Order: sequence, then C-alpha cells, then structure tokens
Amino acid sequence: MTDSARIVASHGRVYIVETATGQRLSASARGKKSDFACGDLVDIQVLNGEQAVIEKVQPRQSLLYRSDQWRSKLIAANVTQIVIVVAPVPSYLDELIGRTLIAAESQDISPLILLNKCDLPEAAAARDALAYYEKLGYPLLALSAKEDASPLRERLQGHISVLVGQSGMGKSTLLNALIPEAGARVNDISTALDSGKHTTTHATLYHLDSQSDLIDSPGVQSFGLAHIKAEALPGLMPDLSPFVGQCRFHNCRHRQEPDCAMRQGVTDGAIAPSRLALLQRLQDELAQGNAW
Ligand SMILES: Nc1nc2c(ncn2[C@@H]2O[C@H](COP(=O)(O)OP(=O)(O)OP(=O)(O)O)[C@@H](O)[C@H]2O)c(=O)[nH]1
Ligand SMILES: [Zn+2]
Repeated sequence: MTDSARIVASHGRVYIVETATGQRLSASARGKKSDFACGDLVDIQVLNGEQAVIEKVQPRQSLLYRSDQWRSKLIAANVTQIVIVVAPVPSYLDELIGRTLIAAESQDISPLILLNKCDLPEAAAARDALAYYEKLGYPLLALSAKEDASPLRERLQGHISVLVGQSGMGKSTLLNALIPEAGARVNDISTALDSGKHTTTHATLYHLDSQSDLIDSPGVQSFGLAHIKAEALPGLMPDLSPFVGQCRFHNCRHRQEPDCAMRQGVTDGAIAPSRLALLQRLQDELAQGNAW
C-alpha cells in the first residue's frame, strides 16, 4: 500500500519521513535514486513499524539546492519563506544577501532579512546598510536572539521557512530560542541514522505548530543559482528590473556598451554600484558554468 509522507530529515541517502498520522519512519529511496530533499512530500511504501521505501516525489512548490561546477545537492523543498540571518558582528557578506534574494525570487519564495544581535551598538550601521533592501520591498526584521526571538516566531506563522546565514550570525541561538528541544532532537536523528559513522550535512524540519515549520540546514550559506538563465537575472533584481529592455542594444551586457540604461541607473543613483557588480559577476559565473 502506498502512503503519503513528508521528509522531515535528510541525511545523505537516508531520510526520516513523517506520515499524516505523525508516525516517523526511516526511509531510503528505491534503487540508486536519492534526489529528495527535506520538506518533500513523497509516496512511500511502509515496510514495517520503523522502515519505509520512498517510491516517488510529489510535485514541488519550490526547490532549493547548493550547487557548484560539478554537482548540485538538494537542500529543502516546498519552502515558502527564506529567512536570511545577518548580524553586525562578525560582519556579514552583502553578497550572500544578494544571491539568496535572487534564488528566492526565482522560486517565488518570500524572503525575510533578519538582522540579529540588535543589542550591540554596531547594529545601527548595519540597519542603515540594509535599508537599501527594505526600499526594494524586502521585509527586514531587527531583533536580538539572545533577548527575545518572539518577533521572528510571528513571521514564521503559516510558512515552511528555512534559515540561511553565515557562521556566527546566530542561527543556532535563534533555532534554540524557537525550538528548545531542537538540539536534542537533531542528536537523536543523527544517532539513529549515523550509527557511529562520520556525520554528513543534513537538514531537519521542525514543527512550530500545525501550520508552521522551520527547516534548519547547518552549513547552508546561500543557494544554487546555476538553474537561472543569465538573461533572466536582472528581472529577479527589483532595482534592475525597471531598466530591462531600456538599453540601446537588446543584448547589452551592461559593461562598455553605449547608452546602457543600467549603468545610467547607477550614475543617477537609482541602482547601487554593488548591485550592478553582482549582476556582472553572476553573468560571468553562469557563462562559465560555475555559479555557486
Ligand atoms: N550579542 C548577541 N550575541 C548573539 C546573539 N545571538 C547570537 N549571539 C552570539 O553569536 C555567536 C554565534 O551564535 P550562533 O548561534 O552559534 O551562530 P550560528 O549562526 O549558529 O553559527 P554556527 O554555529 O557557526 O553556524 C555566539 O557567541 C552567540 O552567543 C544576539 O542576539 N546578541
Ligand atoms: Zn545595458
């Protein structure tokens, strides 16, 4: 008999699935296929009280993965919100925000920029720097995970969210504040699946309530952009998109070409120079086939 279940943890080729009744089973894919992600809805065949086989994945609302020149690795499926965690100290990479926002736009996922560590005096300058994104229409939430993470809890309501951020921004602190048992549960799953083997990167889905889930995937800093066509990039950047089609040459690369509307936009102050530079870097990376 085939059942429907959600993947709530992925650990290399082994998964934990949760059925509609809340039963958790360890599951692996039939054959060599293993391109499933945490958050995926899958058809399973239950083998016994502990094990199942994943037959196939159900259509996805969104898919996030890490990619490099050689391969891509699925991270989270059906996510509806990406929370980009940044902090004033250690300083965050603006590049990661830009890339993650494009990945979010390309999958129709709502981004939320979260400025953590607002108890620190350096937060004011970070807040000012992030105002550029707010002007573009991206929501910004400033808080201190150490003092009170509840403003984030409200923003997660009704979503399947994933936390993204560089090391040191406070993702673990946030996760522990939102889901006190998170640390313990991750260890349970790791122990069950690893049985002493070297721990691989895994993603885990936590239920916040019946409508809200949070996926934690340690080590994820940004998501793959290799699936995006270079020509589509400006349309995924709200500050650049109004200038699409305005350059003299329809195939303008916005470098040395005369009458380039994007470069004019930078001169006029409508586009931050760093944003046009990001577009150009991504164009080059995609042309060479090595986008992150
Ligand atoms: N002042 C201040 N420090 C914080 C806050 N949130 C986290 N920190 C500190 O920042 C450091 C990094 O926090 P973590 O939660 O470990 O960060 P992380 O993003 O999970 O980093 P990795 O574990 O390396 O992936 C720790 O020393 C935390 O105590 C905050 O709101 N205010
Ligand atoms: Zn141009």
